[in-house]
Amino acid sequence: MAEPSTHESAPDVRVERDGGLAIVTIDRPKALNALSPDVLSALLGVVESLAAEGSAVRGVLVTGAGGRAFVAGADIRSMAGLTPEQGEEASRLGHRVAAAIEGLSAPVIACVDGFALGGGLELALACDFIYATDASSFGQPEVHLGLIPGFGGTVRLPRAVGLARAKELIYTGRRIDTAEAVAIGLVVRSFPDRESLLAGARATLAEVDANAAPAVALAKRVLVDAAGRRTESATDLEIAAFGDAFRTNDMREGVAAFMEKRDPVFTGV
Ligand SMILES: CCCCCCCCCCCCC[C@H](O)CC(=O)SCCNC(=O)CCNC(=O)[C@H](O)C(C)(C)COP(=O)(O)OP(=O)(O)OC[C@H]1O[C@@H](n2cnc3c(N)ncnc32)[C@H](O)[C@@H]1OP(=O)(O)O
Repeated sequence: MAEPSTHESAPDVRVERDGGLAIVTIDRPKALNALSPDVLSALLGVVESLAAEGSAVRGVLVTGAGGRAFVAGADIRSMAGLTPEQGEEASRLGHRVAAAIEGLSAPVIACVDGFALGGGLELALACDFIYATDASSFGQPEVHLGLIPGFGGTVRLPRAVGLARAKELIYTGRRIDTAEAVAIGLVVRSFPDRESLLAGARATLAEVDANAAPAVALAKRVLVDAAGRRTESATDLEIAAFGDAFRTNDMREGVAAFMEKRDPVFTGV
């Protein structure tokens, strides 16, 4: 197979092309690939340009650089000073990225190597399915910051693992390892290391690519739209609630505590 061509798509988001395969890498390792506004906007631009290529794109891998994280969440520093209205706007931006990924006709595999937390897990959930290295971990820790998932987690996590397990993960904010993630259906396949992870994902996309692309595209459309039958109303609920979290003192305290590297002291308001 020809060497993939690499071209810088935008700061912090790289796209490598290998024929019909696109490998999208979030490349902000110093912040564990946290989703800043620039990263999200760049990611949206990348996905929209892949969508514009139509059937020329036969498969997409999404991964994170640095070997420690897929994406460790939305950028907490970027959220610290947001008003509730700006919080809702940020959530809408995140939902636009997720919708653009789900709107691609080609299959998209999230290749997780390290932390997939908060908006990072939500980004992976917007992909068609998740492959991960054995040493990865997953969670929706937003409640530790006085927040809730705001990038589709309250909608897509229950679909992936069931409502009860989604409630447990979102209410506790706890992290689970790859073995548990595979056991509950969050992760489809696990691999010993990054190299085998990416090779395995490429092999799956090649297997899919051997099938009729229009049929795969139609199957994806139905699977996404049927699952998301009530997506619009569900995500509107989440967006409003995400904005409400920004109205709480606990959210300000949770974010400040993280940045000051101390335990938060929540007051319940
Ligand atoms: C229009 C304005 C938009 C602005 C918002 C951005 C877009 C919004 C997207 C839509 C809404 C998103 C909704 C989402 O559901 C909300 C969230 O995702 S909230 C965040 C959830 N994630 C977390 O809470 C994880 C936070 N990180 C950690 O707990 C730990 O870092 C770790 C992952 C357990 C690893 O711990 P360690 O190994 O000890 O490593 P460090 O903690 O030292 O981290 C190294 C380095 O990375 C920085 N960092 C890590 N995570 C984040 C982060 N999420 N945001 C910003 N920075 C992060 C960390 O601060 C360290 O940097 P340093 O302090 O050394 O400079």
